Amino acid sequence: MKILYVVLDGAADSPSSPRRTLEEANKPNIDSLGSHAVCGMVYTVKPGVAPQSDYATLSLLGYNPEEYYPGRGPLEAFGAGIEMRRGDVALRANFATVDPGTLRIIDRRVGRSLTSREARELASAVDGMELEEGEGVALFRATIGHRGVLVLRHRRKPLSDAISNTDPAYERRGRFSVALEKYEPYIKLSNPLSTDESAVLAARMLNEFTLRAIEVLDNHPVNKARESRGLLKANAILSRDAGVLPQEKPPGFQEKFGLRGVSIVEMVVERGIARYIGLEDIHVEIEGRAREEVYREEAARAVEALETYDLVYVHLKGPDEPGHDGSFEGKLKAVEEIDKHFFAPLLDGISSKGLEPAFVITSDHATPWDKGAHSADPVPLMISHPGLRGSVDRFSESTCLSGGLGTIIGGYRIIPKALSLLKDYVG
Ligand SMILES: O=C(O)[C@H](O)COP(=O)(O)O
Repeated sequence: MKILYVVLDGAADSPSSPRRTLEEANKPNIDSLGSHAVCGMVYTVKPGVAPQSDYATLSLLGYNPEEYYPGRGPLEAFGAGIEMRRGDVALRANFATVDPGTLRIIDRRVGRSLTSREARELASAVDGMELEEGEGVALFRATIGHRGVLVLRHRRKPLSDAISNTDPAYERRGRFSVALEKYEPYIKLSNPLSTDESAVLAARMLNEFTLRAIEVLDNHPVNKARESRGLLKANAILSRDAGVLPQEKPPGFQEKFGLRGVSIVEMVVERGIARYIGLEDIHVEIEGRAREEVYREEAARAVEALETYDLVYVHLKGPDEPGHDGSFEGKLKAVEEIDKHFFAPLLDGISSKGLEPAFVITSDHATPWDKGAHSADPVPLMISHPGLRGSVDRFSESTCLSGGLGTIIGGYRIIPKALSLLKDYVG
């Protein structure tokens, strides 16, 4: 059995959204998979949680985040190829625009206008910053656009990840951070979430880095040049989701499911997840390339991979960013582009090779465009294969809400469900 598992990042909206992307998008290729399919809804983590992509994706790949989540920081570090040491703390970071005097956040993504070249130059100005009078050090790596990874290291003492975020848009709740729809737009200094010296020290180092980085970045030539061109300055670094090296690695994907898996993903965090669970990773460069060109290459690589692997996991970022930016038209365009430039060539390629994989199609979370943030809403799920009886007229929330799969709680249940369904029904 071959499975093509495709995740449309943030594509779902909320029942209360005035317009819903999947309901309105012109997606004939995705919908054509409904001719032999079953569908339902899924809470990728659990009801009441507006998940971030990282632990939602870990769940979709069959790993219950309550058991296996190491924190977003380490997953971003794994994806960025940073060698963490025991005692380090890693965090997801954003370049942002702030008022240096008041720490008010003007834009927590620098208006999505930062090029990766600029980000790399700015990163090198704060990478290696000595903290705690030389006893500690900050390692910083720019990844994609406004995104980066911060690793805090102390020469003599272990650091704890029990520290709060300086990014106010995500609130730490136990091991997980949840997206907030509303928040005070000011950098929040980090607090230790335990009385251990390792947490107190880590929070102090994070705050020292955060405040000194503003001084360094605000006067950096890259920002002076950006300002002279009327662009926002990337003069601050917001951090969230601290984590430490997990005590042990999770069971490998092939060991867990008996399937040889490979991933084709676009963000560093998803590449980190692939490495964390032992999925092989096919890298398709996205930066500086037209979306259409990237989708067509991803489709070609997926078809090729189906000849070698049992499960090909494809994670397409497209709809999430316009969702965060409050653009219904942007989300609609993103889903239609994916249908036209990824699914159309994918289905052609599969048919020309005489392959008959099953499809699992879903989202990692809803990013309702009218909220501009992830929501706790369940997302639609469709499982399709020529041997399945049943049909789904449209991959959308309203259709899947009444689908035969019902509502699944926990994305980690999808692969076992698909395997059992396909084993029973596939002739
Ligand atoms: O785009 C990403 O990296 C995340 O999905 C959203 O993170 P952000 O809100 O910091 O952009």
